Amino acid sequence: NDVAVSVSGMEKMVTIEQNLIKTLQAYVEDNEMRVLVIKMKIKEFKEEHNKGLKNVEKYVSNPISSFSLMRRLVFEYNDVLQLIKNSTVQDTINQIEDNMKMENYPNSEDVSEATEGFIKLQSTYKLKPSEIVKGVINGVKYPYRLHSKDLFDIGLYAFSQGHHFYADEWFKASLEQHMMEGGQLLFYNFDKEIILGKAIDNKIAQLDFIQAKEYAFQLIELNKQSSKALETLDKINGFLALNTTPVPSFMFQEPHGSLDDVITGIGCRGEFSKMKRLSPDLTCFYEKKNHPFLKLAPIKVEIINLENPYIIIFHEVISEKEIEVIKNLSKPGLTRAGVCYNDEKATCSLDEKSSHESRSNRKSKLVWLDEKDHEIFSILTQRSEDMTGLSLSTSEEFQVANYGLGGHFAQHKDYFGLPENVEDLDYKTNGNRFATMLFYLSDVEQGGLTIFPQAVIAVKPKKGSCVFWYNMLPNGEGNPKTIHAGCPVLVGNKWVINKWIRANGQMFTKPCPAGYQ
Ligand SMILES: O=C(O)CCC(=O)C(=O)O
Ligand SMILES: [Fe+2]
Repeated sequence: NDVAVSVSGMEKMVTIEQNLIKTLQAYVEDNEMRVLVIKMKIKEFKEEHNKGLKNVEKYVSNPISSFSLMRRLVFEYNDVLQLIKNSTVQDTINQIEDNMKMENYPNSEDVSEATEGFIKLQSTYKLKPSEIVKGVINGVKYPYRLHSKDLFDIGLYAFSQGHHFYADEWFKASLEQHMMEGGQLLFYNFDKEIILGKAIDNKIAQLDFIQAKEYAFQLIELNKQSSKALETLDKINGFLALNTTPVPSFMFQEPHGSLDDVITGIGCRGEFSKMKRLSPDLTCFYEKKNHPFLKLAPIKVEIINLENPYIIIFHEVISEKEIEVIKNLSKPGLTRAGVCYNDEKATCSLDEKSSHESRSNRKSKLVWLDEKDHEIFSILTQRSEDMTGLSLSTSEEFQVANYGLGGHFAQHKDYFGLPENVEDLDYKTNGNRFATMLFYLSDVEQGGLTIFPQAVIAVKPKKGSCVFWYNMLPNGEGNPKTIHAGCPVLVGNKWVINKWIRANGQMFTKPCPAGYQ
């Protein structure tokens, strides 16, 4: 279904919810009237009926009351029956079910994925569920809240994945929120006892018996008969009496993940951009030299890294209007991104493959567009040639991508691996992905940086700007220092365009910066 993968898909959910609310509202209004009438009728029926109950024989032997009883049974109950039959129950059911069958209606897999995304955001940005309960994300307060059941379910998911540290934080947040909800019945079969029960299971799985006992005491406070709590305490006490070796406390701390994850986290939190950006010799200038066009309309260039890899940003190179046109052209065609793994094939189109592994490494929707779709792309191609001084005669189509909640692209290189690919026709014709242009079609409120972990560089998306870098070393080999990632989007709607410029068109351009190795 993949509706949650891009913000564009999520927007349609809002419309669907609006329909559902309208349907329910109409149902309630219609039935309020009916219920009111039926209530009055019940009152009337009961009054008469109670008279009959006092002395049944007397009641039915009086012509007035017996006639009235008969009339009630024949006509009045039928009226009520009609009233009930005419209700809109079936219509309401149909309308709700139709909405639920809509293309953009999420399913439980979407929820699982969004939950996974939430946990990814939590680990990357070190979010605290205790803050999220208050609507705070990374220090910024928003007017949105999750129910205790939502928080509990995120905890359950983390628990099922063995992320016990995170699960505990979510269970705690759920308990806190449950208190704030003041025991309102928002979901059936859900209460504080259930949260505490799972919090205990989770702590035991983590071997944190002390905290498990703490939760069990809370459970007993709530329900002195709780067999869950009593059994747990019994078992833990028995175990602790026999086994006195303390469990090392690192077991209960936040896990770090792989080295790549650690470095990605540092970069994505903006903790290494400073190192490069503060260097005094890296500045901005107006590019005038590549092309006569630039003498008339110089472009603002910001140098990010001069050598190995050469990375610059062109500022204000797409206008608001152009961005709107491109987004609108893209929306209907957006489909879930896959990724080529192990460089199976030089040119396997990036959206072809979608194994589960690739899906969790890349979460976005994309579409390929070019001159044939709209004239704006020929303008953009010309402008890109002017900006870079490169030939775009061998370049791929424009790849427009939109990221949803937690949308990201894990560390990867844009160039194709060698030598398996040299026989590939597209590779032979166009050559490798010599340079990348990454246009930002949006700002991103929080998260969503583009980072180059090996070069220790982070770039914050800026609407209308374009990052440019060479993927190749001067000797023509791929430069592993260009490995980069799109950080998970924390808050916002990230749109980018990739334009990959291939090597074979550069015969007559002078593309290489000074000969670093
Ligand atoms: O979204 C980003 O910041 C990076 C995207 C990217 O690297 C890609 O699509 O190849
Ligand atoms: Fe990339």
